Parts: sequence; C-alpha cells; structure tokens
Amino acid sequence: MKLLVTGGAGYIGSHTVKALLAAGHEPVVLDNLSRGHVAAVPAGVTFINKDIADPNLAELLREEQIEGIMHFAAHSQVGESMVNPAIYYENNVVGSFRLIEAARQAGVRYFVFSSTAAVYGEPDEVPIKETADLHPTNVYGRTKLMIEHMLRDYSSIYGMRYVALRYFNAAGADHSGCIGEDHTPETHLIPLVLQAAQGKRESITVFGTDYPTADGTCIRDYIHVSDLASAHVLAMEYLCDGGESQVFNLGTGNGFSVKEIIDAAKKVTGIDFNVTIGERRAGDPAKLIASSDKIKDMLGWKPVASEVEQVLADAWRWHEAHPNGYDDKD
Ligand SMILES: O=c1ccn([C@@H]2O[C@H](COP(=O)(O)OP(=O)(O)O[C@H]3O[C@H](CO)[C@@H](O)[C@H](O)[C@H]3O)[C@@H](O)[C@H]2O)c(=O)[nH]1
Repeated sequence: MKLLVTGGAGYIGSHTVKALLAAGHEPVVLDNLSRGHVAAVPAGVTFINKDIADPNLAELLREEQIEGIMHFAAHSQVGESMVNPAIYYENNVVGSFRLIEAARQAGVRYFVFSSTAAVYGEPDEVPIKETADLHPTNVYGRTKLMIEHMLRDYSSIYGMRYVALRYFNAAGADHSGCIGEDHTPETHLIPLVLQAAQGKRESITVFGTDYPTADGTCIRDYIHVSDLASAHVLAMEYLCDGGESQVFNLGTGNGFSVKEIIDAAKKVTGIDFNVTIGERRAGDPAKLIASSDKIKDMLGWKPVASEVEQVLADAWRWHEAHPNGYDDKD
C-alpha cells in the first residue's frame, strides 16, 4: 500500500517507516521537522517537508495516490502542554483537523492515528481497558481525545475507517542502533536517565515521591518502539482488509515505577549516576498500565521486544552510538 506517514522523521514514525518497508508497503514521509532533527528517512523513501495543516494537502494526497494515512505528527510532552496549551491546540487539534479534512477531500479511506494512554487520566482500575472512562488530566491528552472524536465522526458520517492506537510509554530504539529517540528538548524519563548515565546531565530528578504507589513514584507501562511499529502495520492491514473503526491500547501490562526504571538503567549500563528528588510534575497520573488484550485478540499483535531490560539495552545502544542524537552523523 502507498501510505502517507506524518511525523515519519520523528521517533515512533521513523521506526514505523522501517516496519512498513519490511512488510512491503510504500511509505511517503511528510514532516515539518519543527522539533529537532531529521531522523533517518531511509534512502528511496519520498520525503515531503510540509506541515499537516498545509492548504494544498488534499491535492498532494491525490497526486501521490495515497491510500492510507498514519498520523504521528504532534506535540507530545505532558509537562509542556500544561504551561503552553496553545501550541497543543494549534498543532494537534487544528493541524489534525486540516489533515483529516484533506484526507476526506482526497478520498483517503484508511487512517491510523497515534493516540495516547493520556486520554484516560487517572484510571479507576488497572490494567486499563479501552472501555475505561476518558478523563484526561492534561492538555496533551485532551487534544488527542479531541482528534479521536473527529475520527469517530468522519468514520460514521463519511465512512473513513480508522484505528486509534492508545500508546502507553514508548521507549527503546531499533535493535540495529541506527535509529532512536532524540527529542529537542528531551523530557522523557528513559532518555534523560541514560543521559545522566552518560554524564551529559549531572543527575536525574524524580518528579514526586508521594504518589499512592509502593515506592511513592509514578508507575508507567513502557513499550518498545519496535513493538509499537509492528502494531501500526497490523492496524493498517486490518483496515485495508475491511476491518471496522477501532480503538486499541498498546502496552505490555507491566508497570515500572520511576525508581525501578532508574535502578534497572544503572544495572543495564553498569554506571552509577546521581538521582535527586523533586516536586510532582503537573498533570501526571500516578499509575498507567495497559490491558492490550483487545489488539492481541483481534489483530494477533504480540510484543516481542518489550522486556524492560531489552528496552533499556536497545535505548542505551543508540545513546552510546549517538551521544548527541541525530547531530552525530553516521
Ligand atoms: O525527568 C523526569 C522525567 C519524567 N519523570 C517521570 O517519569 C514518568 C514518565 O514520564 P515521561 O517519560 O515524560 O512520560 P509520560 O509523562 O508518562 O508521558 C508519556 O506517556 C504518555 C502515555 O502514558 C504518552 O502519551 C506521552 O506522549 C509520553 O510523553 C512520569 O511519572 C514522570 O513524572 C521523572 O520523574 N523525571
């Protein structure tokens, strides 16, 4: 299939482009490179340097004969969304609306959307099922939920079928060590912890130790980015085979606290680094763990790389080879 991959030069997008090529599809990357660097867009893959809100997008989709869209492009930092909501409403909500409307105008029938566990907010019970109440505790999660609503309306009104994939915490890097996680600025726990191990930061700060969890720090479900990528390929193929619009969680069902991740990183890297205790970060729920039974049952998805030691080891391989991220040229 010929697919447009928005944000295809970013972290999860670039891993999915690799998985799409391996599965025999034809990805076309659209990315405005607004944050950070060009991740490896593989040779031979068409790269379009445009924004998702570009007014000529419908024409481009027609010209390129795009059959389906994978939509990764978004701002995705919980903390930032609580201090600068406008860029989240602009880029995520308005931008995605422009993209979805362009897709409708161009007759694109299949849409796979990067949603998030942040749509659930503080869950009543874990593991979280797709049927749980949706009460996002931060602006980022609210913007992603708004986009899910748009897709639901476009599906029921225009018949554009979609899969929304609610990721838990994407982490790790392709096993090759050639592509990995590089955000500017970096705010995610695992890359920050590994930068502390590399000596690029003086310490890692734990955001809050008074949460209602066993060690007082937040618990998250860390899923390997390559397992996320394989789920996108399955989701698009499911739609193409006539599957109905669906929402699926993507996680491992296992939760790790911030302190446990730090301890595991010390073990995997063999390096002891400084840890400081800080205040809670606004908008952080205490515990997010996925039930991914639905996608396993319906699409046969199986995470194969998401043991936390492997997630950290693969991320560490990338960090060691690219201490300055994509600024280090291979
Ligand atoms: O310097 C840091 C950075 C993070 N954390 C904590 O580590 C955990 C994980 O934080 P982070 O890596 O920033 O991820 P989340 O805030 O959990 O959000 C991620 O996970 C969401 C779904 O759970 C995704 O939707 C988001 O895009 C993604 O950023 C949280 O409890 C943070 O408070 C720290 O203690 N210190």
